[in-house]
Amino acid sequence: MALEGRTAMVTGAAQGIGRSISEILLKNGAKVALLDVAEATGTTLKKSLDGQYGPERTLFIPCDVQSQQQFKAALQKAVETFGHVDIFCNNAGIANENDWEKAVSVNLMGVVRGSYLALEHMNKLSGGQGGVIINIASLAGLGPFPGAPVYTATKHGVVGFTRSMAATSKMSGYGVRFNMICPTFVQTDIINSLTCPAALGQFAHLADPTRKLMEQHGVLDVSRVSEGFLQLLLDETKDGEALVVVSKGSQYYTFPSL
Ligand SMILES: NC(=O)C1=CN([C@@H]2O[C@H](COP(=O)(O)OP(=O)(O)OC[C@H]3O[C@@H](n4cnc5c(N)ncnc54)[C@H](O)[C@@H]3O)[C@@H](O)[C@H]2O)C=CC1
Ligand SMILES: CCCCCC(=O)/C=C/C=C\C=C\C=C\[C@@H](O)[C@@H](O)CCCC(=O)O
Repeated sequence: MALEGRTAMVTGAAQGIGRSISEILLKNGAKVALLDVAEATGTTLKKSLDGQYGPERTLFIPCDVQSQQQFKAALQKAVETFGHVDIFCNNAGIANENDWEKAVSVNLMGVVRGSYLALEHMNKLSGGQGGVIINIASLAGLGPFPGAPVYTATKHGVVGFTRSMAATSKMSGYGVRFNMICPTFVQTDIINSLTCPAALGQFAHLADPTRKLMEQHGVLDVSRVSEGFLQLLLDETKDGEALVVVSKGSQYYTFPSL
């Protein structure tokens, strides 16, 4: 199978898009380290995956991506268990305009933290075997999302960081590729939160226009994102690219040249 012998680490793997990405990686032969702050949900998922793929194919590690100590220990445990990690997906994310500092801490700082930990492990200049890092941004990383300015800022940050890391890695000879996925609305808990005050905080009065944006864009099944993830992962020519996944299909985004 396409990913036989490969090992992946996925954050926010316990549910939603992260679970779907983890499952498509397993279906294609990879081993997967599942990281999530939701310990009970992650443990339940691990039991289910053990029944489908056997206990040796996955490892669940409770981990808050806001914690350098937890994240570093999780990667160390995955390497000790599987020998190496050559695919890293920074997927964990929240929508919370009330506690916007937490949104920055999880969505942007967590992605930087995971990318740097993965790079430290994969970097060919320091004994690593190389690899690929795929960050989950959003269509809100490419344009405005009214009612969620900080969420939008975090996703714009993920886009800029990922593109810059791809260029930095290529120029430095690290042997690590950086790419990203920019999905539109996907049927997961995060969009259910759109109707709750925390997600939009002081902009909760924009809940209706947000729902209208959702109707306009359509809501995808998680499988559309994980299929796009696999397409991007298997194309070794892609570096610094953003795969946009929307109702009408998926396509690589053309960034405006300055
Ligand atoms: N659902 C959607 O419409 C879209 C989602 N995205 C992004 O996709 C990613 C996944 O989100 P969904 O699956 O939709 O949401 P979700 O809420 O279903 O799943 C998010 C997962 O991340 C975990 N998580 C949250 N904070 C964490 C932390 N500090 N440390 C470790 N794990 C943590 C949660 O426990 C959960 O399992 C997020 O980055 C989100 O911004 C992007 C575009 C569209
Ligand atoms: C705050 C909750 C977010 C829920 C999860 C999420 O990330 C959903 C995003 C869905 C759609 C975002 C649409 C944004 C559209 C506009 O920014 C549009 O202008 C994008 C245009 C991109 C381009 O230049 O073609």
